[in-house]
This record gives sequence, C-alpha cells and structure tokens, in this order.
Amino acid sequence: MTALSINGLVVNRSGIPVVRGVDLSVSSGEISVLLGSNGAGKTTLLESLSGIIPAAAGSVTMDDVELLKLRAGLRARAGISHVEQGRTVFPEMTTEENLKVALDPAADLQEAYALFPELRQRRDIKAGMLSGGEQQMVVIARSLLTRPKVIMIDEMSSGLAPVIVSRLMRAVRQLADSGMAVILVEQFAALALAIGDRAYVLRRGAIVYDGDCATLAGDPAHLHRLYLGDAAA
Ligand SMILES: Nc1ncnc2c1ncn2[C@@H]1O[C@H](COP(=O)(O)OP(=O)(O)OP(=O)(O)O)[C@@H](O)[C@H]1O
Repeated sequence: MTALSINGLVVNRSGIPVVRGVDLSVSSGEISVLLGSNGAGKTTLLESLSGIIPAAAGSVTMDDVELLKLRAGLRARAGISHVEQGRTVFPEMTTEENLKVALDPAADLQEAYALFPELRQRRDIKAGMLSGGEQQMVVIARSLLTRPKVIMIDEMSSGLAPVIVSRLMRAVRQLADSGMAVILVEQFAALALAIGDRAYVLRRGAIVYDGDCATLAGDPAHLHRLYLGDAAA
C-alpha cells in the first residue's frame, strides 16, 4: 500500500534547483533506499518532505493529504517523521527522558525498548554518556515513539563501526516489518540494499534508477555507473 506519493518535486537551494522533478512512491511495510553521491540532493529531498525547507513545485501526498501545504509541525502530526542527519540526544537528560520528549499519547515506551533492548539497561544514564551507536538508537527510538506512518532516516551510520551499523540496519528492517514505510538515505549502499526493498538513485537532483534493491545489489558495476553518470562511461 502506498504510504507517500511524491510527484514532480522541485526544491531550490539559494535559487538553484537541487531536486529536479522527482517522482517517488514509498509503501507501508517497505524500506525505500535512497542512494546517490555527495551533493546529489538526498538530504534536500528529505528536508523538503518534513518541511524544513520549502518545495518550489510538485506534490507530496500521504493518505490524500497534501503535505506541502502543511507547516512542519502539522506534517509530523500527520505521520511523517524525520531522523535528521547528525541529529543528537539531549546529553544532560537520561536515556528515558530523551525517549519521552516526543512520546505520542498512544505510544508506549516499551516499544522503544522492544526495538532496542540494550537501551533498557541504560535508561537512567545521562544520554551524553552513551556510545555513539546507543545515541543513534535513542534518536531512532524517539522517532518511533511519535507513531509515524512514514519514517525518514538520513545517514544514521555516519561515524559508526560496521558492527553497530549492522545492528541499526536490523532495527530499521523491524520498523518496516511492523508496517511503517521507511525512507533510508545511506552512504553504506551495500548494507542498505541488503535490507531494503525498493531502491532509488538520485543524481544531480533527478532519479536515475527506480527498481528493486536485490537487482541493484547484484550488479555493483551498474550501481557505480549510476552514481557517477557520464564520468563512468
Ligand atoms: N544550505 C544550503 N545552501 C545552499 N546550497 C546548499 C545548502 N545545502 C546543500 N546545498 C547544495 O545542495 C545540493 C544538494 O545537497 P544535499 O545535501 O541535499 O545532497 P546530499 O545528496 O544529501 O549529499 P550528502 O551525501 O553530501 O549529504 C549540493 O549541491 C549542496 O552543495
């Protein structure tokens, strides 16, 4: 079932289009992996969906609601959550206090501990004392507790060891398996393709691949060409 439908999305940065007519749809229960080289426009695309920056043209619908007409806070309430690149914990608050920050009345803290049991033992510790991987778990769990229909996760693995990244990837798979639509922007393409369903590759603001993850994972040379475009020919 389509959870979010993006049509003809254009987003400018300093007056220059960096997302140029993107069509994309994400389904409940699936991980849509969004790949592309540095500067391709991935973060800009996510920021326009959550309302951090305005879109110049296009349409983004969720349950027949036009998100682009809503302020950021209302988009979150409509069910889209954004785990921003580099977002951190409140270091002086405990793990549990961090989790409670955006707790939806219908949500239960136990959902966070079910996703990341390792946080349960750390609940009373100041979040600033947690490891980088645990902090990222808190940030993702905080987003889960807003009860989103669509969760967008931007480069969650930055600076983390591969074993931690794999742990986080398993959790992201669990989120999708519980029925959420996940948009995953990731620099570790192989790891993301291994757990994802649908893949999109963005190059200079335009989608140059739209297909399933397994096909792309099985053809690294194709992926390489998609990233580099004409430069790889
Ligand atoms: N605040 C800004 N003002 C002006 N231009 C910006 C701004 N942020 C990003 N850009 C430009 O917009 C383009 C897209 O950047 P964006 O960060 O969306 O790409 P990305 O695919 O997420 O790359 P990365 O993997 O490096 O985060 C780039 O050319 C970048 O230089």
